[in-house]
Amino acid sequence: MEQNNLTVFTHPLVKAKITQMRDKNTTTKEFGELVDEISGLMCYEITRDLELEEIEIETPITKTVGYKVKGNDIAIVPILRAGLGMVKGIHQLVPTAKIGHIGLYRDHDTLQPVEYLCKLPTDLPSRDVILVDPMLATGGSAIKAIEILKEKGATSIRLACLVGCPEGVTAVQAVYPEVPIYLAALDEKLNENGYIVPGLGDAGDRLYGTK
Ligand SMILES: O=c1ccn([C@@H]2O[C@H](COP(=O)(O)O)[C@@H](O)[C@H]2O)c(=O)[nH]1
Ligand SMILES: O=P(O)(O)OP(=O)(O)O
Ligand SMILES: [Mg+2]
Repeated sequence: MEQNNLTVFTHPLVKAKITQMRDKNTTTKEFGELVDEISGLMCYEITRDLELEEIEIETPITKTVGYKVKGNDIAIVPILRAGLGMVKGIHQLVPTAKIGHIGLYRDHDTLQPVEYLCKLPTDLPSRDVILVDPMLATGGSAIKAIEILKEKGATSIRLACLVGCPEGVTAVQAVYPEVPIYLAALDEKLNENGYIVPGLGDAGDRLYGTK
């Protein structure tokens, strides 16, 4: 499903894997593997508009013209901690990407994002940024991360999350309508504690076995 710069995946494999992730009986190990797999599947769509250039190669039979992705121009930027889980699945498909890190946690009382780390590629302005965080809840973390990326000169940003909710999508689109959002699932709502319903709980805790 695609509308207003929002793509929600409808692929059966993505739907089945998201369901496995939601299950509270899924182990930390399985959860990490599912994040990996879904991120890889999403990468296929997120990178659909990458530019190609023609190259000449030689097969064992003959010379032919094929393609390579133009430039080495992607940066994957996870929002720590939970976003880290999405890096491997994308990086193995786009191995030339550089990886930046933005550390944010949500204050328990205010739900506002608090920044604790920022390390980004120096050539960020010339790269297409894929910003990743498994959960798009209030949208506060994504908005803060996009603000940081823009301050550092990023000109092309797309946001990829596994589970989002209408509140988070609306919040991000109100400030940054130009940023395409990719979700593996769009859930019903946020609860009074800022958790997505039905959601999957705290993605960072489920990835790293913390509470
Ligand atoms: O159900 C949820 C909701 C949030 N998270 C974590 O919080 C941030 C995103 O929250 P925002 O309110 O959109 O800032 C995200 O990084 C998750 O780590 C969660 O795990 N589960
Ligand atoms: O957004 P938070 O506070 O849940 O952060 P983390 O990803 O470290 O769990
Ligand atoms: Mg967390």
